Amino acid sequence: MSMIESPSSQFGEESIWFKLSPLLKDPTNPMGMLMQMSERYGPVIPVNMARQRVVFISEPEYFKHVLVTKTDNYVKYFDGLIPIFGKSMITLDGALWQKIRMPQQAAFHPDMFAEYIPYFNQAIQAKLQRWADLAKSGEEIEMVEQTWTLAADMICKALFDRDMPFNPHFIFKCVKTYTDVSSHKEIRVKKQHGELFEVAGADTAKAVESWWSVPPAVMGADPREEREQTLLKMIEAAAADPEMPEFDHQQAIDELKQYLWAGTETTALALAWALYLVSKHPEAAERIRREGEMVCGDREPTAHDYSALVYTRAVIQETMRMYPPVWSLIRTAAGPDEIDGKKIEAGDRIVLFSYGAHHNPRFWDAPEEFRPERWMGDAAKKRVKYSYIPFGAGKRSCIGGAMSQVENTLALSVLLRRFRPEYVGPEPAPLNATVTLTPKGGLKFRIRELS
Ligand code: HEM
Repeated sequence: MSMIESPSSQFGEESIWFKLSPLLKDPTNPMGMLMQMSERYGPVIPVNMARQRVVFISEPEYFKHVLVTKTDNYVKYFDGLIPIFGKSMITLDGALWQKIRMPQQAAFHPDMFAEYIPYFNQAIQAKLQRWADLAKSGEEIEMVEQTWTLAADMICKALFDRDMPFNPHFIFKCVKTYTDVSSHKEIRVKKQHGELFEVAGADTAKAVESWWSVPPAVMGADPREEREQTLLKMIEAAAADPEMPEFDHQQAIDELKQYLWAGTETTALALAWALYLVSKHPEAAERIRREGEMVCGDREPTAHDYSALVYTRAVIQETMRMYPPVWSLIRTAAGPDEIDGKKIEAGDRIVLFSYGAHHNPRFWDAPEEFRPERWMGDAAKKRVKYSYIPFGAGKRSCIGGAMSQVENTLALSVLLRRFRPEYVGPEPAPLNATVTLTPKGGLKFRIRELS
């Protein structure tokens, strides 16, 4: 379990996501007010919010400034989420971040994807079976829960060589309870198991305890195939390496926490939003089916097929433009700076409003329209740099971004070949801007089996 070591001044502070909640209240589109603000007041807006200076940035060239050019002046911000991530690499900075990331990097090299694809396929097959039952019963389901359990299964099988040694539906609900930090009254510190920890109410504390039980269960479970080259093996080797005292057992536990959140929540949202969009655009669903039939015929997709699923991949990319699972990136300024003539002071919270750039008509024709073709052929090359950052940018960009596109492209292709998931919720699906961009109340679907 992680001990909090952040400066005590941060204890009891409200997290930035909670502070932003007055700006995210519009029930039809919580992104609306931030969109209007950036249109009216420009690309860099300093605002004093409850004793905290927050700077909203919505211009791609300033994304580059913060994430690439002056990245060392803008440190990661994770207050309120430490129970979910521990002190894993996603939360760290500087030399320690580099040391922790290095031994894990190889697991995400594109050369590894061909090895992972059979395991992704196995997880997709399990989901197909589940959906066949759901199609028979005709019951209403919540799609993010469906795609979360699929993403968790894929990660456990491909990266950890495990079958999920936990109930993914229960753990999904636990994590949801906690990561909706915008509904937290206040993140405060409590003693649990004799150690200090950030908690936000009794139910969330319980949810966190269940969450903490997952990494040890994964480590302790029997391997499926005793594979040599898995991410879990790399993490265990780093933890056992006397040359790397920083990478101890607790670090290994926290790295697993990180993957089981960062690799599931985001991937699941992207796939669920893609299914929502294709349910509203049956012609896109048909085109995905035809492409899958042409590329794969009756066999399971391979790494080579993934490259050929051009339209299906474009649907995933377009989905992440319209519904970026991580709708903003947060940093804290370590020292003074100036952006667009505005002074930045040490301690300022910087909100890089990716959703704003993804929906800005200066960078996209008809940004509110679902047009996967933008991602095909030469069209994609004309994009303004840093106007599309679903995986962040610079050295702290997502380690699993490319892998998630493989997972979601294959899943979308295979699931749609057999089923017609029908969105049955309110139109348009209401948004909830938590740490991620989630559908408020979930995405209700019925699964129909194609004849
Ligand atoms: C659609 C899927 C995904 C999206 C949209 C996404 C998004 C992101 C973003 C925006 C960041 C950067 C955050 C920042 O700069 O503050 C990030 C970092 C990260 N992501 Fe992802 N991610 C996805 C899938 C995955 C997967 C599949 C994994 C691993 C299994 C993963 C693991 C990580 C890790 C470990 C980091 C931290 C990297 C570092 O700081 O060095 N993500 N992700």
